[in-house]
Amino acid sequence: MPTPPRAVLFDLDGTLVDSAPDLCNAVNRVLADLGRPPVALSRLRQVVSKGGRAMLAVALPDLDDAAREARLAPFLAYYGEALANDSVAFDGVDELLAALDARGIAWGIVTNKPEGLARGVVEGFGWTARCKVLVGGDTLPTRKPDPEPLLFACTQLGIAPGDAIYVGDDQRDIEAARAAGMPSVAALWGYREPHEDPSQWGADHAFDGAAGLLASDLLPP
Ligand SMILES: O=C(O)COP(=O)(O)O
Ligand SMILES: [Mg+2]
Repeated sequence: MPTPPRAVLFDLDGTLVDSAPDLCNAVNRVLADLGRPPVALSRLRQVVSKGGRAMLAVALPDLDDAAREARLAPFLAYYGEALANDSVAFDGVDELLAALDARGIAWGIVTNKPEGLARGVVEGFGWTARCKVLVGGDTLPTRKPDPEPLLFACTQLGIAPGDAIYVGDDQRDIEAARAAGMPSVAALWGYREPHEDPSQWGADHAFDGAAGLLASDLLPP
């Protein structure tokens, strides 16, 4: 069995939390402001891990960049008003986090979502006291796929990057982990578009569900 990690760092959207429903609600409020019909959740969820701009590009493909950018602040404000209403933890996540707590393995979150919104989601799920570190997309000058947010999280925890693992559902998550010198886990249960092939991302490990990660030999029994 490999040496157990001292910490498990997670991406948020598409890895711990199925946040697409609340994000879709916020996008649809933007569309309603423009007198447009709602976008289908099934289409939007594919790009949720690519961030707000990617979601607005799906919802408003005909707008030019400046017009679309102007909708980003209202979108984030709408999302901030209701960020843990229809979102749910993915299957097996509650059990995984409980097992980490029980085994004394710290866990935290490194997301590209703005830190304030991410903290709101974590609060909504009742995880604040248990989540030992949270780095958002605006916490530092750079974000994933840059390794700096992962390295910063390790500094906060007082551990070396090689003593953690990073679990994420997007290619840039795996790239960030590799650049940080941290073993990576592809969360195949998350969000991606049909053309994306996670087997090409170079992740060190990949699981179809959080239960698979929990049952694997990456974590102590
Ligand atoms: O909001 C984003 O940019 C995506 O968030 P994630 O990094 O938690 O997937
Ligand atoms: Mg994600």
